[in-house]
Formats: sequence, C-alpha cells, structure tokens
Amino acid sequence: MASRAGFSTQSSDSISYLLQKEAAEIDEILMGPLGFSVDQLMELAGLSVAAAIAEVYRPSEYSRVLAICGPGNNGGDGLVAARHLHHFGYTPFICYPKRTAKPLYTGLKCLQVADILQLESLGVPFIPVEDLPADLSNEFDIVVDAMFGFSFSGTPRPPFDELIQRLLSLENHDKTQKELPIIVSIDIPSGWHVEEGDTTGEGIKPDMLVSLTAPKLCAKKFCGPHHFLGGRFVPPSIVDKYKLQLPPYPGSSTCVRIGKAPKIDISALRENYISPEFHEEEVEADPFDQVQPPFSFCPCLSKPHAPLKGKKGKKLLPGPTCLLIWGNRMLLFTTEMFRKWFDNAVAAGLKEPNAMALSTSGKDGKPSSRMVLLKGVDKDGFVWYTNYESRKARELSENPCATLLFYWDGLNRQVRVEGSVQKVSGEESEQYFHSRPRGSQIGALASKQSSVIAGRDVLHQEYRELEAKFSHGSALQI
Ligand SMILES: NC(=O)C1=CN([C@@H]2O[C@H](COP(=O)(O)OP(=O)(O)OC[C@H]3O[C@@H](n4cnc5c(N)ncnc54)[C@H](OP(=O)(O)O)[C@@H]3O)[C@@H](O)[C@H]2O)[C@@H](O)CC1
Ligand SMILES: [K+]
Repeated sequence: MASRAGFSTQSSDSISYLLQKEAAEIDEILMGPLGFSVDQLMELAGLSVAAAIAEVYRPSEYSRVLAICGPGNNGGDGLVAARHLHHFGYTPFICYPKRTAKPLYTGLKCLQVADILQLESLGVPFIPVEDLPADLSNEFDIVVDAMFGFSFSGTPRPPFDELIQRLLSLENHDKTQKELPIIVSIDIPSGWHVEEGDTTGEGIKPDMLVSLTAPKLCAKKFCGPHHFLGGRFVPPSIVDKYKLQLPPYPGSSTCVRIGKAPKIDISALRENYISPEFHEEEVEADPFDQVQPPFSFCPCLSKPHAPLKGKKGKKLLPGPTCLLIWGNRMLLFTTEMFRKWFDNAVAAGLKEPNAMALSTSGKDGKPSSRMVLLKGVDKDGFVWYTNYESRKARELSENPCATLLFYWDGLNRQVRVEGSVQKVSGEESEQYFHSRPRGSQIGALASKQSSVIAGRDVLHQEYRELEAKFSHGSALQI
C-alpha cells in the first residue's frame, strides 16, 4: 500500500493504482507546469500501445487490426497506435465515429486533423460505423478498444453503446469454432467504471490492457493474460507527489509488462514465417551453385550432394531461409556470403547477432551445445574464444570438429557452419584476452585457464578479493 493522508493512490503487489481524480490531476500537471503538449503525450502513449501489441501479437499471425476510437484523448491514442502498427507491418483499419465531436481546445482539433491526414496518407481505411460488419470475428485479428479512457463516466451513449455490444458479442461466440479477435484496451476497458471496474460483470473482457502513465484503480479487476504499462514520460516530481510505484522499463523499451506473463503451452508455439518466396524450380542441385544473390539456401539442402528430387512446380519450400557453410571448401566465397548476411542482421538491429550455438562432441560421441559469441570471421574461418579447460575445449581436443548455428529470428534466417576446428595463434589469443573488459578478464581467471600469461598477477589479486566476498566462490559471475 503506497497511500498517505490526503492521497488515495493505492497499490497492490507493489504497483500503484490511480483514482480518476488523480489521473485527471496528473494530466493537468503534465500539460501545465511540466510543459508537455497533448500531441507529445499522445504520441508517446500511442507508440507504447503499438509496442505492447507487437510484443505479444506478431503481425504474421495478427495482421488485421481494427482501432475503434472515441471522441477524447483515448481515441487519439488509438489513432497514433494504428499509425505505428502500420509501420510495424500490421494492416490497421479505423472506426472513428465522432472525429470532430468535441474540439476541447484548438490543439486537439488540429491534432485530430493531423492524425487523420497521416493515416490517410498511409492508405489506412476509415470505416464508417454503419459499414462496420456486425460480426467483427471474421474481419479482424485484433480490435483496439480506444473508445474511453479515464474521463469516462455513466453508461456509454450511442454509437459507443452498440460498438461495445459488438465487442461483447465476440466473447459469446462458440470459441471452439473459430479463432476470435484479440481485444486490446487502451488505459481503461471501455464501459468499465474508472475505479470500480466492470461493476455489472457484463462488460468487455479484454485480452490485453495497456495502462498509461500509471494503472487506474479499475485495472486491479483486469483478469486478462497481458497487462502492460506505457507512457514512459512520468517525471520524478509526479512520482514523488503521488508516491507512484511503477515497474522499471527495460532498456529502451516504451512499454513494460505488469505482473507475470501467462504460462505458455510450448506445443502451441508456432510462427508463420514470411520469407522471400523461394521455389523448388529455383533450387540448384549443388548448393554452392545456389549461393548467389539472393544467396538463399533451404534447410532441405542439408545433404549437399544429393540431387533434389520431386516435382518441379510452384511448391514453396518451408521454413526460414538457411545458409549452409561446411568444410574448408570454398571458404573464401562462403564466409563472404556469411559476412553479408551478418551485416544485414546487424543493420536490422537484432539482439546479439554474433551469438551462436556451438556444438561439439568428444570421443564418447555425445553431443553438447552452448551459446558462445563469434569474435571474428575471415577467409580462414570463424573465431570464438573459450578457456582450454572447459568441456567444449576438452571435446574439441578429442574430436576437432564442430558445428555453429546462428539464428536470426527477425530476418527468418539461420546459418549453419560445419567444419574442423583449430586453435588460433597464442598471439591472437593474448590480444583477445587484453581486449576484454576487466571484469571478464577476472572471470576468465576464475574459470582456471590453463596457460599463465604475464601481466595477470594484478588481476589474480583482484579475483582473490572478489572471491573472498562471495562465500560460494565456485559460480562467481561478474
Ligand atoms: N497522463 C495522461 O493524462 C495521458 C492521457 N492519455 C489518454 O487520455 C485519456 C483521457 O483522455 P480524455 O480526458 O480526453 O478522456 P477520454 O476518456 O478519452 O474521453 C472523454 C470523452 O468521452 C466522452 N464520454 C465520457 N463519458 C461518456 C459516456 N458515458 N458516453 C459517451 N461518451 C462519453 C466525453 O464526452 P463528454 O461526456 O465530455 O461530453 C469525452 O468526449 C487517457 O485515458 C489516456 O488514454 C494519453 O494520451 C497521454 C497521457
Ligand atoms: K479504452
């Protein structure tokens, strides 16, 4: 509980929840003394909604998004979110029944016009409410509920009463018959009391709620699987004044999950890969001939010299595109290809594109895999580092053959590298050791590298001090 006399901010599980009055006050402070403009806040809010959606529902499976936008700022958040979703690869549609209903102040009216213009320039269709299909279940994969936010009161008036009914009727469908659209509510599930929630028990039950700034009290009643917080702009003065306890945003993320992620049925996890088309008739019998721009290999070619059997036709080959590099044969050519793919992966902003699964096996033939980081690639091969007493090093000394696997999810690509392994020169190894951050150097010493290298005495001393701090010195991580 984070309340104090005079303030009614409440929290449960160390998150604060705001009353309607407090949400409105914060709104005024942000746009008054703190100097925010409404369009600035709405842009950040809408972006975080789009980011939360993209975190859970991939466009490859949930492409068609209907945003139902109300007359206030909640509706504005919906318009902004739809614009970002378009850029994220979704196909948004807008239903915006009261687009100029209430120009509260000139800024909002201008904003609505700007939002509409921007969406129209992207070719996002605006569907008049009378043209919206009565049954939304066939037409859309996601419905964004941006009808009402924290200024809602009473019972919904037309046409929103009927629109809310359409969302409700989705829940009454026979769920075994078809997959229903996901409902994502912005800030408040529309129709719910801002503080008391779904008082009748007959309101909408969204699958995702994206609270903005801080969750409102009704969010405590949200039972759906995905609760996120967005609106990463709350300054310390507001945090202090309202004693807000909010989860920290990870890295540069614009949204953060509140509460636990639901347990996933692993068997149900699947991804529809949308890769550039690659037809069977385009496949060469020898994969090396295939490695030409767009330098794509298919996993079915993992037996390199077996000529491809099967009908020539339009059949699309399944799975992500795969580049296979093996042996030393044509290494120069294939590592160049790898480099192009690697540069693409870096340019696409993928997390740790240099992370690769290294598989080895010793003389007992039992394979083992672990993730390591690629430290270099050139015409002589791929370079990574390990200490010589590790299991992988032992296995490689017994059987100097290994496979590397890079998986670049965002590009639907993987690269398999298969070949023999040899130690890099002592000089190269030494250079690498001294290029590492100090903490990693000490960590390497902790894992007992076999060769003693001049200049490590100081590090040994630092390591002993650290070891003394941790009573269970065996798994020291720095
Ligand atoms: N930190 C922040 O503050 C931020 C806030 N942001 C966003 O702003 C939202 C709050 O926006 P808001 O104040 O414009 O109110 P909102 O709820 O969208 O709609 C009010 C409209 O609904 C109408 N209406 C009300 N009751 C009704 C009923 N029963 N039936 C029918 N209509 C009804 C009402 O009409 P009126 O009753 O006044 O005639 C008015 O036109 C907030 O939830 C968040 O999403 C973010 O953008 C950025 C950061
Ligand atoms: K809403």
